Amino acid sequence: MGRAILVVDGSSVAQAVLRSYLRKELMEAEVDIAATGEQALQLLEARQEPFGLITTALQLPDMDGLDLCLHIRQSRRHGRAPVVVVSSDADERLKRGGFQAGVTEYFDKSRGIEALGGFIKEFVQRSPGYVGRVLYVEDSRTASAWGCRAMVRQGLDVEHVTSAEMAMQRLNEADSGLPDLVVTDYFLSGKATGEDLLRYVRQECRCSPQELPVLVVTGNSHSGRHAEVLHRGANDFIEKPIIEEILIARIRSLLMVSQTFATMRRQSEAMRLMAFSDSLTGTRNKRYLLDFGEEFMADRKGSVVVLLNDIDHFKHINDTYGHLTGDRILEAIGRLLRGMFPESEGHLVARFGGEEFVTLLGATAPDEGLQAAEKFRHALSELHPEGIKVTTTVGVADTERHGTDLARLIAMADEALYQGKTAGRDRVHCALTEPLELV
Ligand SMILES: Nc1nc2c(ncn2[C@@H]2O[C@H](COP(=O)(O)OP(=O)(O)OP(=O)(O)O)[C@@H](O)[C@H]2O)c(=O)[nH]1
Repeated sequence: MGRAILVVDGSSVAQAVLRSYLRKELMEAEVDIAATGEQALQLLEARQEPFGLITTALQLPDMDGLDLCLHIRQSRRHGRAPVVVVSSDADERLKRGGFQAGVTEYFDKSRGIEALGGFIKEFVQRSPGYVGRVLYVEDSRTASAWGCRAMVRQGLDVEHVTSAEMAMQRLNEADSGLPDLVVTDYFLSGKATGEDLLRYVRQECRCSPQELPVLVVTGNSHSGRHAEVLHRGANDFIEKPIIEEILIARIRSLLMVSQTFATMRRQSEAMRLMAFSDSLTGTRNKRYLLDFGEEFMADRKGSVVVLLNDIDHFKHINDTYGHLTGDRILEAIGRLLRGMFPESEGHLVARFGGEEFVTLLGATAPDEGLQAAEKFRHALSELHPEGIKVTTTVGVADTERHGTDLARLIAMADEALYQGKTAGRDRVHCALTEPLELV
């Protein structure tokens, strides 16, 4: 969902309160305010990126909020934006009319403008199942026209197919990504049925009910078979004739399931990345290198060259310019290494200790590795991070001459580094060809 919010309200007080509340609470969100329906339509027309949320008062100076909602639903760019109607008189009639107009949610204005701000904040942060991609499998022309209309009216992104085979094919297209939800008729006229589709989703695609929920549409004459539908892997079912509001409520609750699952997966991936990266330099950390370095080397075709570099006289730099400046220098060196030896090109850079980095150069011959080390040493000596001349000494070992044990390779590069330091620093030193006897 986009982060931009459009607030449509004729009251200048409400506009001012909401603007300041949202600026404070949702700093990264872009908030547009329109005083009239006409202004709102102009803003919609002018904006290329879809809004993440639109709120409108029910009574606008020039337009009814529900009419505005109908206009929004017809918009190609903004037709899927959740629309919240703010009103103090949301009676049943209004709720019914609103549903038909594609209103996503109501907010009772009598709760106050600050409470509305809180509602918007929650809405934007939680994205509670109001938007999403639905793969809709229905072979009946009349039923599917009705179903598509009902879902599109609520701002859902609907992909309609007429057979289970087509749905399977669609799920197989890696480029299109998975939908957030499948809504399928159980009894389809093709060779494959809803039951086959369920088996495909759960067994072939290995999608759990959290990852890809399936809502099955059954005929009312099959009420004895609902347990079977659930056993086959459906999250829920709905009987024909379908009541639109129930369909939408079920869809929303299942979208919440898949979207919460996707959020959790994103968060755990972010945490995994954090656990393996060095926050100061943006490189991998020592733990990652030790856990995955061997695997990294085994995956590379050809030899791997190990560079171990240590900044020269870094204590002196810290003592002279301060620890914070030292940190920024480390950051700049991390950036330089990542830029020169990117993971996308098959290399791995890790901060190994305080001012030490290990770089694994994938598919690199020993002489190329030495050249790369020299290039890096030279680049750093020219970099002048924070306006300070910084040099480094690099120890080099490689799998071709020094074996494939990572700990041993690092120890050999370390020995070479030590020799480079003793020989005067700011140089590249290659490990001995004879392996060291490690104690
Ligand atoms: N600013 C900063 N300094 C660090 C960090 N980690 C380690 N250091 C400093 O790095 C310095 C390393 O000093 P030494 O091991 O004596 O080595 P050196 O002064 O670089 O001298 P040589 O390696 O022999 O050229 C110490 O002063 C540490 O405090 C860090 O994250 N930030």
